[in-house]
Amino acid sequence: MRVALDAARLGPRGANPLVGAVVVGPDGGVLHVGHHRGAGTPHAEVDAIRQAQAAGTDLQACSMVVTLEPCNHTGRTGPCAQAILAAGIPRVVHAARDTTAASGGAATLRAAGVQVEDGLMAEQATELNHRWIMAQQQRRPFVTVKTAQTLDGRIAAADGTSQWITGAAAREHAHSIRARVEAIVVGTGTVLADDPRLTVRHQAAAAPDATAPDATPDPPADPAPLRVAMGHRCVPAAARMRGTDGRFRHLNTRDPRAALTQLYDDGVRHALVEGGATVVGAFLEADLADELTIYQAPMILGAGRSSFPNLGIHTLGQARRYRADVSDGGALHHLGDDLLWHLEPQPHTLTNRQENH
Ligand SMILES: NC(=O)C1=CN([C@@H]2O[C@H](COP(=O)(O)OP(=O)(O)OC[C@H]3O[C@@H](n4cnc5c(N)ncnc54)[C@H](OP(=O)(O)O)[C@@H]3O)[C@@H](O)[C@H]2O)C=CC1
Ligand SMILES: Nc1c(N[C@@H]2O[C@H](COP(=O)(O)O)[C@@H](O)[C@H]2O)[nH]c(=O)[nH]c1=O
Repeated sequence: MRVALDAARLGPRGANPLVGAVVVGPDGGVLHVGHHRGAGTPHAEVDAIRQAQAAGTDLQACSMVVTLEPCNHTGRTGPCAQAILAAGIPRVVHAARDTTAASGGAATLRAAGVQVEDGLMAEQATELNHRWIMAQQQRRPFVTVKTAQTLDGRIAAADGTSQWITGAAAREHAHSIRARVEAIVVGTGTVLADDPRLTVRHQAAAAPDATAPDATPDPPADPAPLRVAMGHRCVPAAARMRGTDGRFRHLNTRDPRAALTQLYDDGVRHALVEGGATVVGAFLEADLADELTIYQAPMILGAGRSSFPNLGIHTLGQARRYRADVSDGGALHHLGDDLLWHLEPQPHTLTNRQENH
């Protein structure tokens, strides 16, 4: 299960949980290791089964160890319980139980005569996806927040100019994040200041994922992510984000939770909040930022828009604390001259903050 958990951490966060799966041979040895690479790609079990089949492994003599109860439903991919049955695997050990609409895989497998054991390292598996589970329970999209900032934490100069703070490699990476999501959210302030396009203009967007030979590529650009403006002011008729494909939305609200509810009702399960500072601050304040991608350029502005304003923090004890996000390549990446910090909230940030008030 430790191997499966390590494999799960290789995947990206988003609409789906991180999941790893291992095919274990009759002698208990690890034969094949699979993981999920994000919404629309094969689940971890299917990834591991395909590897085993390609290698000619006799799956009827093997067990499968997986970090989450195999799913029982057809979403963008088929049910893993059926894939396991079709492969003839006689024994499954899973960690966490699936509490979503996809649950029931263990019962399906047991009913078909598969030996199923659950609960092994369930606490670690649940912790790995704790923000995703929270989003599911709250019936809202998983939220990735992105900012591009200077060394002194500015996302725009004093005159409001901000294009570009980060260099080409960081911006290319930011497009790869856009390619994963179903909605890109900005405030009306950013709409009026930047007239952003909010389209996916990522080299790999149109091409299969070369790092995942067994995976059906995520179809990120079809449909394109919704381009969402949040706030009371009107979005100009000529705004570039309106586009012509019907993927523009104006959410006439300043309430991040209400915005997420509307997006969820629109089918969005992973949203990227790109700014500006006011809107990002509102998502952080409401504890609705599940994953942070902070691009930092070696540049100082000295004045201008702070990345995270209005958080009501007056003393160190009230600080919002984050930790390295172990998924998707880990916490720190060099992108040209820039750095990417990939972070997640400390599990009990909100509780600590409330205790300090
Ligand atoms: N470097 C970067 O990564 C980025 C930089 N930028 C820069 O940031 C600047 C814009 O930032 P900012 O002015 O903060 O604009 P925002 O994009 O955050 O929009 C703020 C506006 O959104 C509305 N709004 C929505 N939700 C809330 C809320 N919870 N609380 C208050 N108002 C809300 C309000 O307008 P209304 O009256 O309509 O309700 C508010 O004035 C620009 O200079 C832009 O270039 C922007 C994005 C990314
Ligand atoms: N300034 C800044 C960013 N700004 C973000 O990109 C938006 C413009 O999107 P588009 O019109 O689609 O290219 C802008 O409104 C803001 O949300 N992003 C970055 O990666 N680096 C940067 O330095």
